Amino acid sequence: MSNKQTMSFQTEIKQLLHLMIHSLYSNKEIFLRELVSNASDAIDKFRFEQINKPELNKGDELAITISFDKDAKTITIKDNGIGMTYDEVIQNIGTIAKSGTKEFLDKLSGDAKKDANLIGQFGVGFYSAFIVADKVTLVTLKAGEVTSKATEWVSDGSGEFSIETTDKLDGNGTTITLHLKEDQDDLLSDWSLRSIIRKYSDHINYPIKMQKMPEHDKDGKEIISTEMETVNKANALWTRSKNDVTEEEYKEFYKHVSHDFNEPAKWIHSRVEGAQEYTMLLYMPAKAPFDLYDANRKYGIKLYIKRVFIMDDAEKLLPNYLRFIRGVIDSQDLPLNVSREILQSSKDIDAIRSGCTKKVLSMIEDIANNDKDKYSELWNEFGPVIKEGIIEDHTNKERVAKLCRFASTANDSDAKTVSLDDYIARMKDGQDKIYYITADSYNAAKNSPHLEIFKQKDIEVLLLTDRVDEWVVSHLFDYEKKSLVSVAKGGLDLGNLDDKKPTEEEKKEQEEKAKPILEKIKTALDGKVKEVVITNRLVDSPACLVTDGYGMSIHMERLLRQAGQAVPSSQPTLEINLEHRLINKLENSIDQNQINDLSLLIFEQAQLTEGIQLDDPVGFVKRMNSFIA
Ligand SMILES: Nc1ncnc2c1ncn2[C@@H]1O[C@H](COP(=O)(O)OP(=O)(O)OP(=O)(O)O)[C@@H](O)[C@H]1O
Repeated sequence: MSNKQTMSFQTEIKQLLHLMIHSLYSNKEIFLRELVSNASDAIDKFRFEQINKPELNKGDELAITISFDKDAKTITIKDNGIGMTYDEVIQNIGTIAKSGTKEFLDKLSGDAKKDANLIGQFGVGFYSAFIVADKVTLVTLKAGEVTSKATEWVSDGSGEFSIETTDKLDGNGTTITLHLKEDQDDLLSDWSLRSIIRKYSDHINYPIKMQKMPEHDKDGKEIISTEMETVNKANALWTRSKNDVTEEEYKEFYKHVSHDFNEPAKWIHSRVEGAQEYTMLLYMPAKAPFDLYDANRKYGIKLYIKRVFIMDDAEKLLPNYLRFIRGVIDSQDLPLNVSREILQSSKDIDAIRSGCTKKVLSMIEDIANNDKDKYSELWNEFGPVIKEGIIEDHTNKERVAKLCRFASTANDSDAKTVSLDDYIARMKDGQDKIYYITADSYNAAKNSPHLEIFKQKDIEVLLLTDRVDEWVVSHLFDYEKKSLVSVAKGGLDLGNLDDKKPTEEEKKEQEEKAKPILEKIKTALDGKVKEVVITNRLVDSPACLVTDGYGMSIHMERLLRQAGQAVPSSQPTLEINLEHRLINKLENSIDQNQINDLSLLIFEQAQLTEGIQLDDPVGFVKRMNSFIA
């Protein structure tokens, strides 16, 4: 009795397949790279499995075999790796488990070139077979299973697949047969397959075997050989000396380890000797993966021990803020039976992590110092993640701070290009602080009333608009002995920069004089503000809100609330500009209703410029209209 079942692809896969076939067509030969990459991963996993189950090792050479049949118009890719069970085939080859898939698909534009890039970031893997094939058969047997428990999966890529249990007599592993589309005959030759393998898969650790090319005898007759030969270099690329690896090989290896179609921005390849001996080959990608901020995203480095693959996504080998780095670490000293749990609390791993972190930071510094344009692009992709290092990595905090780039009032654009060193180099005579403002957007920051006095005095202010910035500045009190000061905090003191700074006596006098108006407003805003004080920071605006120097900033409070955290509601201080016409109007008014309305209006305006949602927007509009009328 046949146990054949027909199933439907997940909707997302149908969509993805359709788009992929169209947008990657001009790059069709990558199908082989993807399938060979999967085969190599499967052999890696099988070799790892043998560590604990030596009985799985039957002494066969671990290899990938590629063959073709001109008459049947097929190409076959065979590996003797880990294989898959029936359920695993359904899970791996019928669904996309990645979170964010839908959002990703929504981003696609229909423009083949742009989409090809995005699809590349997403990773197409197995499905790329359908770029060249109109039918794909996959037969697989999981290592350790009896030969009658193999699974056959067949699909034409249009939306359904069939799956059934079958026999596979040649042992564990996966055999994939591509039935090529009509116009793909050019792939059916020794020459073209060999050249694709050499181009994309030369670095694969395992031999990729093909039947020997036919030879010709002295009469020119073709002698077909049944012998196999290895067509790739077949050694672990990272174990080779740097001088023996070409730039192209490094780039192709990156695509294999990262599942990214784009070229890497830079890499470091280095052998470390000392207490821990290991080799690292780590890459800085050029583009952020689409799920960089997804909390469920798997990240990390491939860990090998003495060239045996141990695990993917070993997240302990680098700190979280370098989670976009891809590559391989191959240790000489760790025990082969190392597990994720052991990695958690291993001194040896700590040593490797700290060594690799330093090297990666040097690599990023190198780009920052020597290629400003490239760094600017990378900062746009990864900046908010790198900044987390200031919070996470106490040891390298200064180095990470040096790498940060911000928008600034010194430029007329939202480009994040100003470093703290640039800022310090431009500081005014007598300036000893680094001033910044945090806000939700560049425009909100740039136009904030808190900046008025700084604009007037031509003092540069850094405009911090990434969500993580509030946390960053709460961990970075100073840089190069200059303290970082928010211009939105209470008690702003411009120190030597304030040429019109009143003496203590003048200040007292001013405060005494302002007492009635301050009282008036305070009473009108009872319960809404902690205090009402005069300020010299405003030029064009009547008032602004500030929090205590050591308290949480208003922006931070809002971010925490947005993140669903309970934040004790603190009352801000309202700072007022005595020179402003609205304040003068208040001073002169004796109509209590008008005093109440105008005070509230000034308070609400200050809230709006902070990006705060008003309690009573309708009331605000009414008050506003009545004043305009
Ligand atoms: N030759 C194979 N042997 C064993 N398992 C395989 C093989 N090919 C694919 N798989 C399984 O199917 C899964 C999906 O493969 P696919 O190529 O679609 O994606 P991927 O390699 O995980 O990632 P990406 O989509 O980024 O390339 C793999 O993760 C693996 O578990």
